[in-house]
Amino acid sequence: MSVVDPARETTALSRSAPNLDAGPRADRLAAHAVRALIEEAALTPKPGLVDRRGGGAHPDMDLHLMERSAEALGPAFALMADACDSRAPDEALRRRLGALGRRAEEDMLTATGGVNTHRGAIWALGLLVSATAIHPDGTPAAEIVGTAGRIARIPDPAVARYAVPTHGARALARYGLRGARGEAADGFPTLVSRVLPVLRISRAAGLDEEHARINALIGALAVLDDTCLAHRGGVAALREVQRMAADVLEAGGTSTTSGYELFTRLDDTLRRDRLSPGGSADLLAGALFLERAAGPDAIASRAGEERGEMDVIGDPVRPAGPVAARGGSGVRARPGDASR
Ligand SMILES: CC(C)(COP(=O)(O)OP(=O)(O)OC[C@H]1O[C@@H](n2cnc3c(N)ncnc32)[C@H](O)[C@@H]1O)[C@@H](O)C(=O)NCCC(=O)NCCS
Ligand SMILES: Nc1ncnc2c1ncn2[C@@H]1O[C@H](COP(=O)(O)OP(=O)(O)OP(=O)(O)O)[C@@H](O)[C@H]1O
Repeated sequence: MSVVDPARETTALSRSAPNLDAGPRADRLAAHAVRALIEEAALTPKPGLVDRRGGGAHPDMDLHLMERSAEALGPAFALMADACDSRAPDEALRRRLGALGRRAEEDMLTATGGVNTHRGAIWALGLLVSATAIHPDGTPAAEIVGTAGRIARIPDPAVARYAVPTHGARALARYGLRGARGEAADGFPTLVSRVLPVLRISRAAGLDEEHARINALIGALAVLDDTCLAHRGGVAALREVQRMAADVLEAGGTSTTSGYELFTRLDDTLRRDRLSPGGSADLLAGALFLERAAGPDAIASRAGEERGEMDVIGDPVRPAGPVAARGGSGVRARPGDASR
């Protein structure tokens, strides 16, 4: 039995480009999710990831492809939000979201000619869009991630039928890493306790938005058991990358001279070894989505500061290196980076 309502699907698919500030709530949430994905992809420089400089550790990707992929996901996100509108999470809803998630993966593969640009992002953003739609506007982010976790913990009966050995399944079997499923099932602890606090602390310290976002990405990298990294480099590479990211934060983040040097080393290592921290990128996009969709007042949790994340940023206000050396939109990479 199909869990997708064809009438609603046709309506959503024929929608014009969603508007961020007007129109049905499902469309607005979808538009915020797409925008968060595009902003994450465009943020530069990011270690190992697709950014304005190129594909990073992904020779088959570039920014244009990421943008096309993100745009292609809008209709599926809107359908997820429609499906969740003020509903309590139950097995029927989980099954429908699973079908929409797989359908989004197909839309992504069609848009990219078969490249996995956003599989993990569909999972994270799909759950966050869905959970946001369940609650009224202004619901605190902590409650939204809790609901997202509840949805993620409901087994999808259809999954076994579609099961193929994914990178995540192998990382679980080989190394016991719970990956994207674990992060979601636990209510996105890395997003709530690392990414959002590092964003907030960096901004409060006077950093521009690009520095704040790159610091937040590094904050996730330092702790996340990212199966994207483990699948390419094994658990030793994952731990080494986490350590290098923690060193960047301990040096005051990417806006200090020593922090930027350590960041450059991390960036070089990830490119050289073809390692990509895709899970951290997904969580940064998830945080950008929540900030917009839930609204700044709803990001009320100060859990990060209470747990001492303030310390890991150290003294992030000293402008240094090319990351800090510009105003306007987007962080410019070091001259010559594009050809590396
Ligand atoms: C759960 C998913 C991600 C598959 O899990 P699995 O671990 O097998 O995935 P796979 O290794 O192929 O991809 C994982 C991706 O998640 C990201 N990721 C990796 N580790 C982590 C982590 N610790 N935390 C967050 N994200 C992570 C990376 O981008 C990585 O590429 C998902 O694709 C899925 O089950 N889709 C089915 C459709 C569905 O149920 N959707 C729900 C509606 S939103
Ligand atoms: N800016 C980004 N650059 C690269 N990956 C990103 C970016 N943002 C998010 N991601 C996430 O990283 C994941 C890339 O996954 P992964 O590297 O495992 O791809 P793959 O092509 O399946 O792997 P492989 O090429 O090793 O077989 C995507 O699913 C996506 O969710």
